[in-house]
Amino acid sequence: MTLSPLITLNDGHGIPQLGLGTWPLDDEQVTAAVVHALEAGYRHIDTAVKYGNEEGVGNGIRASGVNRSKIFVTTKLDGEFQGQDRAVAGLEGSLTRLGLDYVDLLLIHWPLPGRDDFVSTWKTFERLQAQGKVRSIGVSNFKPAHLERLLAETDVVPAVNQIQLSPAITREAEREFNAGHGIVTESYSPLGGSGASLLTAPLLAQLGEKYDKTPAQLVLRWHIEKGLVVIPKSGNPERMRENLDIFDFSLDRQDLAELAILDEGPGAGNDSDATGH
Ligand SMILES: NC(=O)C1=CN([C@@H]2O[C@H](COP(=O)(O)OP(=O)(O)OC[C@H]3O[C@@H](n4cnc5c(N)ncnc54)[C@H](OP(=O)(O)O)[C@@H]3O)[C@@H](O)[C@H]2O)C=CC1
Ligand SMILES: O=C1CO[C@H](CO)[C@@H](O)[C@@H]1O
Repeated sequence: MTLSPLITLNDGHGIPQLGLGTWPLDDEQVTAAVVHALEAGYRHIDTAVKYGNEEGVGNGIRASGVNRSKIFVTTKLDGEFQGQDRAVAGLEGSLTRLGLDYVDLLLIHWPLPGRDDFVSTWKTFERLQAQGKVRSIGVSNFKPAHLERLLAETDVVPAVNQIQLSPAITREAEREFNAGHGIVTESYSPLGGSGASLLTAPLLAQLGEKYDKTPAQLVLRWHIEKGLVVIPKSGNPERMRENLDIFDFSLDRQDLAELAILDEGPGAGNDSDATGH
């Protein structure tokens, strides 16, 4: 059985470099998906309050028979729970729905800079981490300017920043900023997201023949070679196995460079100053 390698976070914990995304699976679908994924060798599951499927994730973990301590579980606090006290209630709700006594990683889902609650939320995250209810704490959709504020006004450096990232949306400046501060970058929508055309690019079909790998496997390998954590979503057991089967090859330097033609440029992707929940 293939297992993903671990990346060490700035707090010393290990995160499996490849995990399973679970949006937009509902409770019932996600239970089946989590069982299949854990059977296939996945040990990292990504959920969020907003996905409405934390209960299903917890049920899948228990149904799998895999020991909870071997599984890395991430959830994300939604905007309605941002704020000093609301964040405590937010995590309690997630733990109850998941049926777990801690999560491995808790993220602020979106910065919502107009609300100006992310600094006080973060200070609560620091306390929740000290209490052991969450092992690692991080953020999602944070731009360098949002992180600058956390770094200046709080004590704990985020372990992770989960952002939209793929060969089409490469976020180089953001990746460099994160790395410069010891923050691991995690790619969401790593295959381009549902309905995207990234996987149909002719270059991927061409390279697929050379490596005997599918377009999705080549794209996921691109993330791995860049040192990113990656959470492709699939509800299909065969594609889940395909997405995990990327640790037996590497992309030549020249082919990695060639994949830059898929880059849609710095304006591509969502803008977290303007969107979020
Ligand atoms: N922090 C944030 O704000 C966000 C976080 N996320 C997280 O990131 C995860 C992944 O992102 P997501 O937007 O789902 O996009 P992905 O890039 O993971 O793409 C998912 C789509 O690709 C399909 N797919 C999966 N594997 C393959 C394959 N091997 N070949 C062809 N198609 C494939 C899936 O279909 P099928 O299921 O049928 O296989 C689905 O339609 C989410 O599930 C969620 O956990 C996502 C968006 C925002
Ligand atoms: O995590 C998420 C899953 O996708 C949704 C739709 O794009 C986002 O709203 C959300 O942030």
